[in-house]
Amino acid sequence: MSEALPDVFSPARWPFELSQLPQPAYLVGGAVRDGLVGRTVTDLDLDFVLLQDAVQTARTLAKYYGAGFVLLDAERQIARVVFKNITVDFAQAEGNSLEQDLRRRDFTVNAIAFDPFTQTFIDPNKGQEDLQRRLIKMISPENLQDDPLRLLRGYRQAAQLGFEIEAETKAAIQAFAPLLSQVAVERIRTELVYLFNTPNATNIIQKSWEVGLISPWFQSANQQFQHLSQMDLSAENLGKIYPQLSQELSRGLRETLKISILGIAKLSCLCNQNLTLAEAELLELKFSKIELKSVLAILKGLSQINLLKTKDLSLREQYFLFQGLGILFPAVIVRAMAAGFSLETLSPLINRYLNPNDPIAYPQLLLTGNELMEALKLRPSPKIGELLLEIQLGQIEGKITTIEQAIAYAQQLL
Ligand SMILES: Nc1ccn([C@@H]2O[C@H](COP(=O)(O)OP(=O)(O)OP(=O)(O)O)[C@@H](O)[C@H]2O)c(=O)n1
Repeated sequence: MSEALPDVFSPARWPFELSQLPQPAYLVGGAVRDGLVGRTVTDLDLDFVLLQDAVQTARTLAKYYGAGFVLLDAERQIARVVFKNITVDFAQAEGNSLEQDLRRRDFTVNAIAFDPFTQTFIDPNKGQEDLQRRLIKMISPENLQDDPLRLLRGYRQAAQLGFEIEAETKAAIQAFAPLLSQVAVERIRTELVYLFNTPNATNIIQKSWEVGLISPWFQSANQQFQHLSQMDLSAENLGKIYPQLSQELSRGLRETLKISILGIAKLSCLCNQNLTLAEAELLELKFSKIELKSVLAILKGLSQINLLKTKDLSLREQYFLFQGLGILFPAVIVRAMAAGFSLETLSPLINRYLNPNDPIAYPQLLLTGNELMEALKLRPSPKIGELLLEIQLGQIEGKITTIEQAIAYAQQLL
């Protein structure tokens, strides 16, 4: 049997020797679930349940291998060992027996234990059957009430695994949905980001809104569901013609932020389309400043693109569009496509964006602020920035081509 098991069940692949663990020790949670369905993830995270000495085991392992050690919960005896590409958590079994510990978890598919010493599975809640039936099924309604984040986790994991939510579980989630507001918004936000980053999960996002899970934070989201549902298809169609844009959409907004550019575009669909109201919604969920600014830039960019319905954009308007968006340009294109704009209408803008020498998308300044100050004997002030902008616009519109003309133009404006 062990031969047929995926890597995660092979202790030889773990970043430590099995002999370093006290017996019994069990691998539990997402790694077991994902291993059994053959799902691979980028950040591998192994969760172990021990019947004793969980924190001490973690401390000893970290010291032995020179890995990081984090005490996560002294009272409940949970600690983390951080290896190079993998984190390993050790927790004392809740209720002091493996079976009781598994019974207190959220869903049956997350409550399967693997004993690495005997290479056997312990599955009192029949999680393996539900894995085969591709079902997210609660262990009990009380467990969902105990930690209402689990309500949203259920929808998120259904999206990531491509599973259905079992009927009674769905009814319980809907009934308990108002409890989610008791949970720290940071935890809710993390789940939402997973949902936005999961391809083809917009229908699940919509369903989770309909059962009342995310509607308290995004009250008017249903007005954009039609567009939200088209986002993945639009991104795919865009990628067929412009593969570079497709790659850019899947990149993280920042290295330190998990949300992708396509994810932030989906988030912008859920928000109120009014900038002030969208800002209030995102602040409520404690999204970071950069996430917030990005959503607002997308909404603004989309309203600029909407002008294309009635006219061509002037060079000045195009300049402000590119300046306002930067790396978010593909996000707005996908939103515009989802809203019904044809690629034909959008391609002149896309071609500018993809050409690093394009004077509108990537204008080169004829002179720097210092050079301008020197030429006109000006002191530093916000006025310098305004003059540089005017010079830039003059360049774009073809009124200025030399440094002398730029200086004369600025002089005239003064
Ligand atoms: N609110 C929660 C969070 C976690 N768990 C249990 O703790 C395990 C590990 O949790 P975590 O690492 O947060 O999530 P995973 O299920 O491992 O999966 P993912 O990485 O997709 O979040 C879960 O499988 C589940 O058994 C739970 O019952 N309730």
